[in-house]
Amino acid sequence: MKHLFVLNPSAGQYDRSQEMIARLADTLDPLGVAWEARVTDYPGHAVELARAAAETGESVRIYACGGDGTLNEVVNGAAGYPNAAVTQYPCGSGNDFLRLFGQDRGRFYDLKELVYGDQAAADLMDCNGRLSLNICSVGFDARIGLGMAQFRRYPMVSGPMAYQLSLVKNLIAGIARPYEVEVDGETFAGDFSLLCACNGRYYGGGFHPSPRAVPDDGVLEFLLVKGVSRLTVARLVKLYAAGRAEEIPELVILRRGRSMKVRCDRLSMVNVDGERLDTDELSIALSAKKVNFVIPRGASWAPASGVKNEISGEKKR
Ligand SMILES: Nc1ncnc2c1ncn2[C@@H]1O[C@H](COP(=O)(O)OP(=O)(O)OP(=O)(O)O)[C@@H](O)[C@H]1O
Repeated sequence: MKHLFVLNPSAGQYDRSQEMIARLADTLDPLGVAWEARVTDYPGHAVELARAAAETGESVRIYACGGDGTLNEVVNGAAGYPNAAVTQYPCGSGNDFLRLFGQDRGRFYDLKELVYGDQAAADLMDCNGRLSLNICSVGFDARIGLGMAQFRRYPMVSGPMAYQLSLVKNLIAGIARPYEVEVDGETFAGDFSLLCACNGRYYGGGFHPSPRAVPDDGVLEFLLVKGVSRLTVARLVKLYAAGRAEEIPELVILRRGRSMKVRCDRLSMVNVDGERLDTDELSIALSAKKVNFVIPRGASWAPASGVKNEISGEKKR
């Protein structure tokens, strides 16, 4: 089996690609593992590198050495190829997808755990043609998270400061916007703060919209968060971030399903695994394609025991 490490020099705080390559040699050469490292040259390059490796038909493991964006790119390149599997050797800022492994998340930092790990087939979401492994959202959260990039360009502005500036800007601009939404044929219209589709459970630096989503159960979790005032937003964010959205049914509509369509009144930022898409018409659906994902032996992406796998009061379909 081949092992391809795709290194994103712009992930995380600084370029660690040379340091990583030295670590790969130190760890993998003594084990006799056949490995190759490629440093990406531009956004989107990891998709091309992963696809080229998968298209050879050889058995290959592709390691996203970066954050959620790099993982999303290798997933987009390798999805649908039974001979290819992907995983993340985390060196991004958030590395949010891996949070669903709980305590075992730390094992992804150990190369041997990945090289000798098991594989599981993960579901994917098709978001206007781009695949997502983790979470897609449109609305207030996406505008804050993706809007940070604008502030990070300024000298002396750190990540947390960019977040605060983006938060303030979006609070002033307004939280809710009108959307027309359809979840598996059920329609909703009105002002919403955000609309979120979950295959994974964490995003945005640890926000936990869905405690129930499992990436291989053939179903997606949707959260439709109604429009709230600036006074209510702090309470909403606190519960939403902590996986407790179900406690505020007057504000959050929860559904399990296979597709969500969203019509916006203007061009809107959509968050696809932390990457940006701009559209006024969004279609999210469970993809026919899956991707093999490498997991350290014995680790699991299932929710901790005690989390019910159904939404209270949900109509049975
Ligand atoms: N060579 C490159 N030059 C500039 N940007 C790149 C390059 N290679 C990849 N990228 C882009 O870097 C961006 C950030 O990558 P990534 O999301 O992996 O890191 P991060 O933002 O630090 O981590 P996280 O998303 O987990 O917080 C992605 O949008 C990706 O497309």
